[in-house]
Amino acid sequence: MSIYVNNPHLDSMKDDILYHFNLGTSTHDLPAMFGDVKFVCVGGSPWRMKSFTEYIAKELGLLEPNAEFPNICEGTDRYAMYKVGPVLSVSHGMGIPSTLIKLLYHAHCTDVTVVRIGTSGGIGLKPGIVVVTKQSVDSVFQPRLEQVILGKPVVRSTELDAELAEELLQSGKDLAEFETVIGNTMCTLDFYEGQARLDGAFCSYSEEDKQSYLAEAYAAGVRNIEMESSVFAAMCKLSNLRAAVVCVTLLDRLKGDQLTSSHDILNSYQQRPQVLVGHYIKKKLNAYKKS
Ligand SMILES: O=P(O)(O)O[C@H]1O[C@H](CO)[C@@H](O)[C@H]1O
Ligand SMILES: O=c1cc[nH]c(=O)[nH]1
Repeated sequence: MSIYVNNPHLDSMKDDILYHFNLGTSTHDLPAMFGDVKFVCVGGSPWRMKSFTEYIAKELGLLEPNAEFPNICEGTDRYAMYKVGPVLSVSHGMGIPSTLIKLLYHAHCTDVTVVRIGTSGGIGLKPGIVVVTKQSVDSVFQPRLEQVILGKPVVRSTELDAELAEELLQSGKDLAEFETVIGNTMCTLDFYEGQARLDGAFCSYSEEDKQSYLAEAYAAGVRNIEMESSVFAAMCKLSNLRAAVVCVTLLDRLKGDQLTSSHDILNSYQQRPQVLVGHYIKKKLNAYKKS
């Protein structure tokens, strides 16, 4: 399946400068650089995405002795991007660039699967549990993203690929290295009040209010909270991209708001979605080879 972009203005542009990546259609041969990409993994932290690149290279037998993975977006400090074989690994900070969709489109990529490998706050889950997102929901638990375009609200669906979510859940179960569950993910605009925290610069509600909101979320099937899944899901759906969200929980929000685990523990939790998605990619690529 091809990447779908819906913008008549693109056809009349001689060059497209993908400013945030420091790449462009006239300065770079995007089909040669990225045309073979089949899996795109995105996540907030540049360190995580570099470590995923090294991990997946090893898993796929593509790790050459003394291999270095240069940051393809080296000319800008906004994103880090690494490529190994058919896997592209991109950090997005907080928020997701739709530029990534244009990059895949300009590179003529086909049959691409995109997975966000992130961190989140869990609801009623032990820290370290990995959640595969069933539906990305907003702060009133609806599977939608409201975006303001030309001053008017436009609502977009945040539906994800159900089959892919089940396959990823199965990968987690096959691995049996940590617990993996499927559930709804609430996506917020803010880490503090947006996620019912009591430790932000501002807070206008009580502990009871917080607990009752999180209980409502849990009753609506929400098992974790993060900040990118809805825009990620909406953009992938609009572009015909098979997409999934796999996030580890760093804490149980019913028990607190501060991330009190040590750096080492948090880093080891962050690796779990990488291991799960790495296992899935390896399984898929082996199946392609056999067919
Ligand atoms: O770990 P990442 O992928 O950045 O995801 C989560 O962590 C950040 C907040 O700490 C937000 O971006 C949230 O979505
Ligand atoms: O509580 C958390 C932890 C990680 N990311 C979030 O968005 N929230």
